[in-house]
Formats: sequence, structure tokens, C-alpha cells
Amino acid sequence: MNKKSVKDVELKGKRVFCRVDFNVPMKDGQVTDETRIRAALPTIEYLTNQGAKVILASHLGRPKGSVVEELRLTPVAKRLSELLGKEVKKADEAYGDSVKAMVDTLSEGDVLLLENVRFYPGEEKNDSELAKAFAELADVYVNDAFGAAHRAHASTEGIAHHLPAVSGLLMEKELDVLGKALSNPERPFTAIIGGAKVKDKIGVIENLLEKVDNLIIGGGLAYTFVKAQGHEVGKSLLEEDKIELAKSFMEKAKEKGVNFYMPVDVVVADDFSEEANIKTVAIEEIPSDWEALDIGPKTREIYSDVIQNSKLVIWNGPMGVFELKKFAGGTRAVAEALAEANDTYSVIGGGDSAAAVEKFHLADRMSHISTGGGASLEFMEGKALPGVVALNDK
Ligand SMILES: Nc1ncnc2c1ncn2[C@@H]1O[C@H](COP(=O)(O)OP(=O)(O)OP(=O)(O)O)[C@@H](O)[C@H]1O
Ligand SMILES: O=C(O)[C@H](O)COP(=O)(O)O
Repeated sequence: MNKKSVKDVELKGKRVFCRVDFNVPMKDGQVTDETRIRAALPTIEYLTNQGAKVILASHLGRPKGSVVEELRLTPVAKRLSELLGKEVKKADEAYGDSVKAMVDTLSEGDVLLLENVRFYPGEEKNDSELAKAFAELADVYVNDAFGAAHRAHASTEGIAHHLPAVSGLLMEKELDVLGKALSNPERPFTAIIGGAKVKDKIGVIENLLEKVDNLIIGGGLAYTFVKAQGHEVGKSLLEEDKIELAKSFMEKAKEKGVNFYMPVDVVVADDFSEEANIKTVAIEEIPSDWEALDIGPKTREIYSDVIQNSKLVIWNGPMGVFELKKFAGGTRAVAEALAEANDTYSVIGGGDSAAAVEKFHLADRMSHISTGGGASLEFMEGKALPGVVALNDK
């Protein structure tokens, strides 16, 4: 990476404003998935070991510029403190005199977590006054929030213009792994794209067609492609206005010599529910009043074979409605194939696919699970991430 990291700056005794992505799922005031907190530990520990005074900032949820009591970061501070094995001070605001006073009490190696930065309207507007107010708290800015790097907000982008600005270790690792995968891939290189909406994945599919050897399509977005192939899809998810585009992608794949894999059989249901009647049918036999909610067993086998024979696989988006047990089989089969493919470097592109892998208890068998959902998607589309662009060049 051509951006400076925490390793390139003097940190001893410095006040360091470190933006992390602690946007974690919570229920009844408890953190229910601490993956993102754990992922930030290497940077926080590096900073404390170097003798920095660490000021952490994050958003949580989408409070839209006002205080939402359930979105305070207090439970996160508690969990972080347990994971770090040391006290984490918690401020009830994210800037201003009371926060400055708390920062003044920090000794080398101390950690302070600011309040949810999205409680302030200026955060998402990338307001320069707010960015300056954040910058006034510190001597150095570290961005370790890969998951929020696609947002140009005051704490992810604006502040970087007012302080020496470097990446954290998680940010560096995410960019390194995803960047290497896309620019210098080991081959055969396979991308698996699933999820619900073609619209959201157009850019990714387009960019990946330039790079991969195999493109596997699954999930709800597959049925726009199935329709483009000339088959009926019944009540399955369909984006009519994207059928032509789907056709053009299939043609482009042919031109580029990319193997384009589509479901050959599917699990169809007469209702979108766990109680639905289901059956497996060939792709050209989807009944008109049924909907396809998962890939079928033959498709799973074909996809698993392609995975086993790949050196690098990028996966974004589930193969079916994995939240419902009846339609989780396809997503599970792909996750298991990745777990079992020992010679395959597997990169899970955040969001729902990461949640699925966690759910199947296969997370530790993947090579890299990105902490970014939207961020990893935009990165895979080849878009520049504002939170990275703003950091100092090496
Ligand atoms: N056949 C299908 N019909 C309807 N919905 C589906 C189907 N297959 C998958 N889904 C749904 O797609 C949703 C995920 O779609 P989405 O496009 O949001 O993926 P994503 O969140 O972008 O993936 P990721 O987070 O990994 O990037 C899941 O909730 C899943 O239930
Ligand atoms: O969960 C995420 O993908 C990041 O934390 C970004 O959150 P946002 O989509 O609310 O900006």
C-alpha cells in the first residue's frame, strides 16, 4: 500500500485519534457479535505499546445526527475493556471541552472511547468545523475503520486534512489482502456473487469480469440471469430492467474466456417462509407460481468442484435465503467447500456472507473475512475509498 501506516510515525506520548468501526450488532444493551472489536485490537494494542494516548472514535448504527440512547457506545467500551484486559475510559460526547479535559488526564498507553460520532449532524455531512474539533483532540490521526472507509465523513475523511494521517493495521491488512487478490491474483481465480439485488452488484460483476477465470452466480440475483438465458423464473426475484444487462454480462464473459456458472437446479417454494412446501427442480422447470430460494444439490456440487480447483476465491453474497433453515443448504455448501479447500485462498467480502460463515461456525477456516460490507463491495468495484485516499502517502 502506498499510504503511511502507524508503523511510519512516532507515537510515544502522542495523542492519537483512532477511527475504528465498532458498528456492531447489539441486543438489549449487549454486543452480540464482537468480530469488529476483536479486529481492531492489534492496532489499539500497537498504539498503547508504543506509548500513545489512544482516543478511539466510531459510529454505531444510523442515529442521523441526534442522540439515540440505545446507540451509545458504552456497552462497546465495556466489552473492549474486557478484551484488552485494561480500563477503557468512555466519554459521553465526541468533542468539546469535557472531552478535552478527559484527554488531558490520559497517560501513555491509556485508552479513551468517544461517544458515537453520528450523534452530530456534521459527521455524515463531513462538516469541516466538526473535523477540526475532532482534530483538536489529537496530534496524529489513525484510520483503522475499513468498514467505514467508503464514507467521506468528518471522522473518516475530513479530520485527515488537519493532522498527520495514517492507516491502522486492520485497514492496512484489508487493503493488502483485497488489493493483492484483485491486482495480482493466484489462478484459477474464482468470484462467487450472490445476494439479492443485481442493481447493487453490477459494478462488482463488471469489474470482476476483467479479472477472474470463473464467475459463479447464485442467490436472488441469479434469476435475472436465468431469465436472460430464456427460462421462466416463476415468482423468483427478478429485476426486469436488468435482463439486457445480464445478457451483456454473459456475452462479455464469453468474449473474455471467463467461465460463467449459473444454477442448473434450484430449491423452489410456494411461500417465502419456513413452513413453505418445497421441491427441487431443474432450472428450466421453475413452476410459474413458485419461487426459487436456494441453489439445488447438482448446482452445489458443480460450484464446490470449481471452488476446490481454484487457488483464489472471492465470495460476496449468499446463495439462497440462508436466514431460513430450509433455504440455507446452498450457502452452507459453498461455505463448506471453501473451508475444505486447503489450497484455496478464500476471501469473504463482508456483510451477509460473513454472517453466514459465522452462523455455520466456519469463520476460522476462511483465509480472510473482511470487516467491510459496503466498503469491500466498493473496493471490489474498483472504486477509490475516501477514507483511504485522504491518508498521507508514503
Ligand atoms: N433466491 C433468493 N431469493 C430472495 N432473496 C434471496 C435469495 N437468495 C439470497 N437472498 C437474500 O439476499 C440477502 C442478501 O442480499 P444482499 O444483496 O443484501 O447481499 P449482501 O448483503 O450485499 O451480501 P454481502 O453482505 O455479503 O455483500 C439475504 O438476506 C438473502 O436472504
Ligand atoms: O456496517 C458497515 O458496513 C459500516 O459500519 C458502515 O455503516 P453505514 O453503512 O451505516 O455507513
